[in-house]
Amino acid sequence: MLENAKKITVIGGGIWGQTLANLARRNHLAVRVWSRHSGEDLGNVIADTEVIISAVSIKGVAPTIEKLQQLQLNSCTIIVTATKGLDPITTRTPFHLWNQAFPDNSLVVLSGPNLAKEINQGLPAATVVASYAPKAAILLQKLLSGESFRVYLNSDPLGTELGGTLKNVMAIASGVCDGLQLGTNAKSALLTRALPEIVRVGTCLGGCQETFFGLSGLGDLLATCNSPLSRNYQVGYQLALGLSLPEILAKLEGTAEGINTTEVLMRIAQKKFLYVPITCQVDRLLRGEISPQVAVDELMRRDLKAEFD
Ligand SMILES: NC(=O)c1ccc[n+]([C@@H]2O[C@H](COP(=O)([O-])OP(=O)(O)OC[C@H]3O[C@@H](n4cnc5c(N)ncnc54)[C@H](O)[C@@H]3O)[C@@H](O)[C@H]2O)c1
Ligand SMILES: O=P(O)(O)OC[C@H](O)CO
Repeated sequence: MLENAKKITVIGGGIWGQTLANLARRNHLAVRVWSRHSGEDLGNVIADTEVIISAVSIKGVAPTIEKLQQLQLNSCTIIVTATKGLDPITTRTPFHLWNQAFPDNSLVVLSGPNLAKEINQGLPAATVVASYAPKAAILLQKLLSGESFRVYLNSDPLGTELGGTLKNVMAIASGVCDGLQLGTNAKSALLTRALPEIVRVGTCLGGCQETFFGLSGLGDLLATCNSPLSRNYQVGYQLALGLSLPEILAKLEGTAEGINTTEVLMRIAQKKFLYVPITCQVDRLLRGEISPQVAVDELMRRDLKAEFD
């Protein structure tokens, strides 16, 4: 089956793009990785490609789409988006941007608790491929599944994408919590309250509630908020140690999408009147308006309320 399988191009030569390419190679698939720095002509690279996996950071999504639009992509080519971010111009998710640009192509979202470094070590992990085109998702499931990488299907691409995107804001908060050594009770309270905040936003933006309790929602929240491998967690942790954001970013390996996501999410929340107390404190912290300790104090001092309302 896999011998006849599709030729794959991964766009984005960062750690996630390389990791996804390695997963496909483990299944003996023909994979090419293209990045804006590779010097190759993208038209030549995708000439016989049947699956394109986009693993660029959010700021690369619009330019990548623009580049591909100039190449007259075959409508049979399956597009997979693995980016976890919100477009700063439109506030839309990558799924929307890809869908708007290539409405005739099958589009699949790939998202889950997937710290690239662990996957590269061959440690067991699971992910989700979600699409309105079930055949495309099933194909991706087959192409990427392996002994140490288990791929689940889902029919809610927006919810799958939003879970992975929104948890990055919470990972910054979680890093702050650990950096300030606030303890296990505080961490549990933070993560448990983070989930309804994610669900509130995610369902308002079109995701199904159930999806946020799955691998791409709760699963990714737990992975990212508990791992020093997460760049978003690292940002929060180092802010709590007293470093400034520019100092942190100067040494950070790769992209911490939660920084941009926080800013975009605040705009969405204000427009749609969404209650996002944790995001609000992360936003003020990232803007340098408050210290990590003040962010904690403000969360604790809010009006008392019912747990579920
Ligand atoms: N690293 C992980 O463990 C992991 C896991 C799952 C999902 N993701 C998501 O995948 C995406 C990429 O993550 P990463 O860790 O590989 O990040 P990275 O910073 O290592 O790589 C980002 C990639 O995007 C490309 N890019 C950035 N701006 C661009 C532009 N203007 N035009 C074209 N390309 C551009 C860069 O060249 C690079 O190839 C992020 O959205 C991230 O949240 C990462
Ligand atoms: O390093 P981060 O914070 O971008 O997290 C990576 C993945 O999103 C974890 O699933």
